[in-house]
Amino acid sequence: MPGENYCFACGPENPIGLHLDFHFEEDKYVAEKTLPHEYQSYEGVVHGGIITTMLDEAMGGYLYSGGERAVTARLDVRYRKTTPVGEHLVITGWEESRRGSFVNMKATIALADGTVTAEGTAKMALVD
Ligand SMILES: CCCCCCCCCCCCCC(=O)SCCNC(=O)CCNC(=O)[C@H](O)C(C)(C)COP(=O)(O)OP(=O)(O)OC[C@H]1O[C@@H](n2cnc3c(N)ncnc32)[C@H](O)[C@@H]1OP(=O)(O)O
Repeated sequence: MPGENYCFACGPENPIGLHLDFHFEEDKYVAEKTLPHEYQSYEGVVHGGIITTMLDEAMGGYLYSGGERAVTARLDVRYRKTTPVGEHLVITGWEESRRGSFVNMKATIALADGTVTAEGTAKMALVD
């Protein structure tokens, strides 16, 4: 059974995964990615489900990389502008607050000039 290296969003061993490669920049969890046309919906536009996947990963992976295992309990996405394929994207996740076993997270996807195309807000549930 494949392990976490098969994570669809970040697993380096998943042959059909997104291979997002995050790192911490101070208290932010950041990855940069240019998606090819295989990930589009309308011509030139990244599929909304893929956008949601990247936001989810930025938030859940933030906690996982900090040594906490969490599942997504709730996720809201605001698609502010279309996100283009073939362009450099910056995906960023961070923690806003926590209460008990729930952590409130935020994430964004931005173009190279800083324009935010999508925002995610999630409640992540800490699990053993
Ligand atoms: C190379 C390295 C690779 C690394 C790979 C890994 C990277 C990581 C990638 C990560 C990224 C990807 C991540 C993924 O893809 S994770 C996969 C997607 N997510 C899931 O599968 C989660 C499935 N759900 C659950 O497991 C449970 O429902 C959880 C654990 C969430 C709660 O189950 P639990 O048994 O604890 O609770 P309950 O359901 O009995 O409810 C009890 C009470 O708790 C409160 N409450 C519960 N839910 C919510 C809510 N949503 N908002 C607000 N409140 C909530 C509420 O008061 C409720 O009471 P009531 O209101 O019902 O009376």
